[in-house]
Amino acid sequence: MQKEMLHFIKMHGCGNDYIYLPCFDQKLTNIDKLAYQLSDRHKGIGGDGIVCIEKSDVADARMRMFNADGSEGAMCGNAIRCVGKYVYEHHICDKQDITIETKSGIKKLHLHIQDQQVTSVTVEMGKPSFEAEKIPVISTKKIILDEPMKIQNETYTVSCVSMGNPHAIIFMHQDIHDLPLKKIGPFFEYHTSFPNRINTEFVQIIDDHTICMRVWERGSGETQACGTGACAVVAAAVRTHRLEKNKEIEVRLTGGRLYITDTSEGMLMRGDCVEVFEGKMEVTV
Ligand SMILES: N[C@@H](CCC[C@H](N)C(=O)O)C(=O)O
Repeated sequence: MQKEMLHFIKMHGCGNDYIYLPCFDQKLTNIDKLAYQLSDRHKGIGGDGIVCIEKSDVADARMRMFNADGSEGAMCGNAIRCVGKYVYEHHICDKQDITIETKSGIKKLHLHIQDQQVTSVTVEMGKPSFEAEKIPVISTKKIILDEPMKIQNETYTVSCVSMGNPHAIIFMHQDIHDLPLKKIGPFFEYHTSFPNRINTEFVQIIDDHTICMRVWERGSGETQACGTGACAVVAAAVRTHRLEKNKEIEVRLTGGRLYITDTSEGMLMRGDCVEVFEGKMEVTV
């Protein structure tokens, strides 16, 4: 075992906070263990997970994201905006329109810049997939939209969407702020219908351009926001005729607001990206 100094930057998008590790000059091993260790809010730096920013052969940069439990996610909507901010502000590229390689493909970003600082980013998040097999969800149905599902002792009406990662969505009439997410979130995450586990969004439609949601993330628990989750929710709401296509929807999350549009080219997401602090930490590798 060896000790090493790790350079990190703490950033968040709508309160979904990750520890960003620039991997251009530092090489990392055992990233899953590192994610678990650094994300600990008492004994580590604290965060919903870690994000490695790397060199890419096919885009301006590459990102890899790991949840707080060390599992790797294919895509992260809130993290990709912060990666865009890092890449621009650290002069890795000086364009306003950039590309980032992810495990779920190359995404296009448009950076909104004020006084040389990236304050928000619009991301082309790609098309949602409703195919149960691809999400994956074990079901006799090919598509799961407003289907009853027994989770523990309750029957929920569930819709399932992939935004490169899996989402289960529950549209509710009751106030979502009262939900005991710590208790029910894990029942969804580890339900046998979801062989790769699942991110779960509990949603209330406020009006034709505003919704409110809370999220239980696979591998991280309740987070203050989820970008892929917000896109999945709007995609499911449009598909079930709760909301209209091509209309920007304000998604109110615990930690902020995202603006999502379901277009025929795919989902568009706009939201903030904030640097909190940077530092060095000694880790055992
Ligand atoms: N917070 C993210 C999603 C992170 C990954 C997720 N927990 C998974 O395992 O799929 C977002 O903003 O999209």
